[in-house]
Amino acid sequence: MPSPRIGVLALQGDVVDHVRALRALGAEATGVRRVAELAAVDALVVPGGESTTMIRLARVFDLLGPLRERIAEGLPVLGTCAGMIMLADRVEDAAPGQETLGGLHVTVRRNAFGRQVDSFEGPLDVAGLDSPVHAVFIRAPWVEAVDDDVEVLARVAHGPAVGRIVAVRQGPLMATSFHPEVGEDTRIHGLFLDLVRER
Ligand SMILES: NC(=O)CC[C@H](N)C(=O)O
Repeated sequence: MPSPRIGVLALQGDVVDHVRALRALGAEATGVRRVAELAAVDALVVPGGESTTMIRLARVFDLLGPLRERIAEGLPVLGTCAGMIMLADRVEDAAPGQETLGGLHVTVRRNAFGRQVDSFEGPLDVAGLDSPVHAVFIRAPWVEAVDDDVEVLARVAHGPAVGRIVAVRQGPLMATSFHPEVGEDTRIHGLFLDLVRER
């Protein structure tokens, strides 16, 4: 099978490192900023950044409707940090009027980890990987609640947020609270590419 074409939503946020990680795994990866670019990809990454800015720019670039349509049609999407918020159907502590793309049947809490530990990193066990990833959390959301069709891939194992859900999958949608594009470990992107190839 030819290597899948993966778009990285390039409105705002950590685009370059996702492109690098995907290319390191042999995927074709490009930034997506226009409707025609979205139409040309087999899957999409919605990066970390700032969800309020990203959703506003999606509207400005006339991408909001097309993104929602492709998600509804089953486009595989990996959302990381702000990208997880973008995919969530429900958001706690959203900015006033903040919309999302939706599709992922979860409630996320924005900036959930609170001031004391708003950014931190450490080892995290993720379902499907045989050793922990080094997970980097930057003013991250967590998943507050999931519907029955959502598989939990990772929970915080230590500290004040112990037990909190930080990675999920629902069919073609996958989301992490942390930033898998930071560092050299490309296994989360690898899991996503496996999911894309399954489809
Ligand atoms: N690193 C991130 O993506 C942070 C997400 C950001 N706190 C938001 O609400 O969108």
